[in-house]
Amino acid sequence: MGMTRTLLECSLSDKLCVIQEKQYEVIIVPTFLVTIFLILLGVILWLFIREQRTQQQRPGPRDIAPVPPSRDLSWEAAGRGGNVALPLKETSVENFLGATPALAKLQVPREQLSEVLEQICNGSYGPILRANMNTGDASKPKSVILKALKEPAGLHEVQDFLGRIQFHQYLGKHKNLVQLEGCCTEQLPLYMVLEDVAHGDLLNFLWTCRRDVMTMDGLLYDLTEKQVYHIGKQVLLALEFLQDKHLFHGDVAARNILIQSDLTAKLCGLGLAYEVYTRGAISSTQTIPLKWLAPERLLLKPAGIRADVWSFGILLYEMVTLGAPPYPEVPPASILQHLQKRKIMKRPSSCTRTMYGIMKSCWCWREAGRPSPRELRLRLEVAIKTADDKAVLQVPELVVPELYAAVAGIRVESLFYNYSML
Ligand SMILES: Nc1ncnc2c1ncn2[C@@H]1O[C@H](COP(=O)(O)OP(=O)(O)OP(=O)(O)O)[C@@H](O)[C@H]1O
Repeated sequence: MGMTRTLLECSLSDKLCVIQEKQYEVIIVPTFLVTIFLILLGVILWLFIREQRTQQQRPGPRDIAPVPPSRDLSWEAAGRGGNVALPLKETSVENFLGATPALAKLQVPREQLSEVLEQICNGSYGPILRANMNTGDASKPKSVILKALKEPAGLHEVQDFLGRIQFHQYLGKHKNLVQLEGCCTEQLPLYMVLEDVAHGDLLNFLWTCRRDVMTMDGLLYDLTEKQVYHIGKQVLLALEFLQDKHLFHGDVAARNILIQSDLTAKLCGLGLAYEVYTRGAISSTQTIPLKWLAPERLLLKPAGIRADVWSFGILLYEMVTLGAPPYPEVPPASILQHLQKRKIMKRPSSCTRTMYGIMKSCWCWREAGRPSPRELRLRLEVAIKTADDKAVLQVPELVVPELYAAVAGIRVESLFYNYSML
């Protein structure tokens, strides 16, 4: 309309009018074209982004995480590290017991557990307690260890705990593994009942051997080279037992060996072995002090029983030094770089060449170059024959647990037990 009126109002000789008409062509047509172009560009961009998003959401081969083999799918579905914790109020423990009738045979009536004597420490599931269990004869209560599940616990924690009890049951009896006596899982709090290995862990025993303590409850706080081999041999028997079941321990260290007055050694700390059993692989939920780990573990590669053999070499070092932290000059976080330079620990002054030779065979970088637990045990049995049974191992310096924890790369709370009570 505006254009028509303009044309009508101007004569042919009117130059201004022609210019005005050209201005309309110059402004409107390009603006229109640019707008169309922008709209088209916007639509194309939108379609492109939408397609990208759909591809990201669609599971493709590169997105599938490898699923480790598992023997217990119901447990796997709940996920040990998953975040599906339901308050116990919403579900009942009886439901889980219904799903695990095998535990019925293991039940210890709660009234048989008469009194809690002491709390030993806080374990991975909760408090570890020493209690008396009635045996029927009131004059002869039996001391047992209760591993309690801390409260409040989530659904997956309860399943994990019950699974752990079943794992003990699956393992069966071995004189060098801590024995399951039963469980209390019909109501809260949940307990795993274990035999009491009264003298506690080997690390505390070794530290006590540094003191001027002669004897306590029948245990002699003297250690000879022969006894080191004797304890080592029992640990290897436990490892052979695990290997026969296609398992490995994953945390062989003095802190995970319990000791009786006759120097019977029992491997405990089976948390990682349980993880291998349920998941077929070690996941990152367990934190193991780095200085005990074989290179393949530090490099997060698949590991097996020969990684335990590496740790066994460190255990020999612990015993012969009466509980010194390994690699005292290396910060825990630098241990991998240290080993990558093919450096191993030097022979401690208290260690014979024969024993050091055995340690070195455990610390072969290549897994295949290390002996099997059985081969190692046979070597120990030969060494025992000529080992010194007279000279008592002596280290004059007492251990400061906080210092030890820092050098060894261990949480100090996981260490205190007998030693602090002496
Ligand atoms: N049967 C037992 N007899 C005596 N002391 C024990 C017994 N079991 C555990 N302890 C004490 O409790 C400490 C922790 O034990 P353990 O490593 O088995 O517990 P945890 O934290 O539940 O580990 P994991 O889950 O790996 O088994 C031991 O070092 C030891 O001092």
